[in-house]
Amino acid sequence: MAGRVLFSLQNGVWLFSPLSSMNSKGKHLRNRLHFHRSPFSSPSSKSVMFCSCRSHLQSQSGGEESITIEPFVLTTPLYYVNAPPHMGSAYTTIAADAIARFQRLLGKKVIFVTGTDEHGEKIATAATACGASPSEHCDTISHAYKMLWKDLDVSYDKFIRTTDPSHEAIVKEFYSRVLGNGDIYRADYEGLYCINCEEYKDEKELLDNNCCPIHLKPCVQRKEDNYFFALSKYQKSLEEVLAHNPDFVQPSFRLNEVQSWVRSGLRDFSISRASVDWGIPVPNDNKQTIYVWFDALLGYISALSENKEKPTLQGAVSSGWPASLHLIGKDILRFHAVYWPAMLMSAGLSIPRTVFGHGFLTKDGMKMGKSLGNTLDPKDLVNRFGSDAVRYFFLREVEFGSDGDYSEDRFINIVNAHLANTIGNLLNRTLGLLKKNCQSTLAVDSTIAAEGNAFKGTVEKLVEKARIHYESLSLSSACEAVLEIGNAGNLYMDDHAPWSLFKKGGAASEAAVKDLVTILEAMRIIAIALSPIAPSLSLRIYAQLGYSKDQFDATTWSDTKWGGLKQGQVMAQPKPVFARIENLVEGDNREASERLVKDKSRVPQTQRFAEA
Ligand SMILES: Nc1ncnc2c1ncn2[C@@H]1O[C@H](COP(=O)(O)OP(=O)(O)OP(=O)(O)O)[C@@H](O)[C@H]1O
Repeated sequence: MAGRVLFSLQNGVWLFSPLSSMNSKGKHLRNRLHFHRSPFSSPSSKSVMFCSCRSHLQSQSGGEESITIEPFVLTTPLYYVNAPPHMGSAYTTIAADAIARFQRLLGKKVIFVTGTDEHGEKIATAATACGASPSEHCDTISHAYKMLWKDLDVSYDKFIRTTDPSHEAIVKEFYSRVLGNGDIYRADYEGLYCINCEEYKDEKELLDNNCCPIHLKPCVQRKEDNYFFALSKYQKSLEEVLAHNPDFVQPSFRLNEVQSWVRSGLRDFSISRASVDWGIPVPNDNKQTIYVWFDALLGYISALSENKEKPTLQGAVSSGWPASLHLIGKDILRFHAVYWPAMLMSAGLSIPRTVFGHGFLTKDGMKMGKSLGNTLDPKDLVNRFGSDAVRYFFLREVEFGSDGDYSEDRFINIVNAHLANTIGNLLNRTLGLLKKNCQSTLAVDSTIAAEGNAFKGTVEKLVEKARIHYESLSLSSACEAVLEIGNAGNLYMDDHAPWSLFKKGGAASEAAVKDLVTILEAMRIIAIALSPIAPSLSLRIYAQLGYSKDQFDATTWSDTKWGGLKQGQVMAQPKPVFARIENLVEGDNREASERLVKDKSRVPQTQRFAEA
């Protein structure tokens, strides 16, 4: 259906010289990027660059010790500012935050990138509709994203806006590299265009009445001349990347999907728009603006740039590219796992290590999204239930990679059962007993308390299980393993019944003291292991165990080793760390109802910590 008239713009050969020298960092430390050809690239295919970023530490004797300090760079999509954020956008971001926090616990230098995609026709239209200029509109929505991330305890390192001048400079440089490599040409294009997707559609993928299957609105016939990227040239290289690098696309079932797209034949795609003013002008043709994928995807690199005055592609790349992990929804998998690596190969840059396409949060089976307007407001959920509950519920209940439907009843049941009962109550009643019988002070080290105790072994196994699940991005299973520690702790408490041992006195009382220390040590381990998922709750648990915020912030995964609590440690006054949510209204008028929280002092987490 689409007719094209091709005329090559430029076919010159552009030679990419790998980055040989980098900025020096400190007196003895210098970073280098080592480029090497992929072991699986064939002579006939375009070379695929893989990069290892290492630091060489010069020892006092003058020799070089090579230590790897590759940063762990992970990204969320840059969210489109056509409307405020919703629970779908929050879902990817809290998952990324949990992974970033876990990697930091492992002691890695993490660069967690998020941001907003701010160009395009829909933005200009949305701005006009609310009587604002596009840039005012972008400022407002971008700010709303930042505020939401704050409310949700999201600890990003870089927030990139595609309207940042430094981003624009890097996009133009990237475009020029690809152009220089002969991979950009101009052509007429005519086809059915979905205004919401801002892309031409294949007739065979449309529903009745030429409706877009995502937005359920009819596509319109459009014709324009655009610049195209020669994706088809990269067919063979992409097939090889996918065949030899099973970790490149995750979960594994999505790799099959991507392989089948590539096998079915790659078509060049349009990278500019003639009719859209709100965008980055195409270099040497200001009648066209660069279209989304040649703009927004570059945000992952431009975000790394440390020189905002004179940003360069090479400078940004040397600060941490390639990304270790792109976390995205499955809706944009094709762009990240097919278009993006081909674009990077064309520009002579390394491809990301992994693209993980998670599933959708759905409402009545349909993807929750801004364009359909069937969204759930995360701010409202945070205001009513707190950030820990929101983070825990979505990361625990939606298998990472699959779709999941939201139900408020289920939300309340899960967070009450897991966070308030299993974890919160266990801590509270243990501290209550310790206060009553031991003046809130530990009489023995946790190592001595648990000597010969099978419970310690159980905790050690479960925390190792949690680590393995975090490593493999099985966030739900990681939550499950941590919760199992809580379940085991409750069983231990009930079996040993320290309250009755205290009544007996003597040796029984000594055993009861050890039981309490043992359970509190398990709680300490839970606090660290749960901190990627529910950081504020973990901090409150840590505070109850008598630690300061600085001590909490300094914890690493190695602190999950049994034995942290020592004799003489004084616990805080027992106080619930997670307030049970009361679901007061049953029946039909649920929508009009208000759910109250039993603990009226539901105050911001930081304030609560200060009180603790
Ligand atoms: N329902 C959802 N479930 C899970 N993630 C989602 C959902 N909706 C959006 N996301 C996240 O946001 C990304 C898409 O960002 P975008 O700003 O385009 O949001 P959108 O609501 O999907 O927009 P639109 O409805 O206009 O297509 C997805 O790849 C995913 O990371």
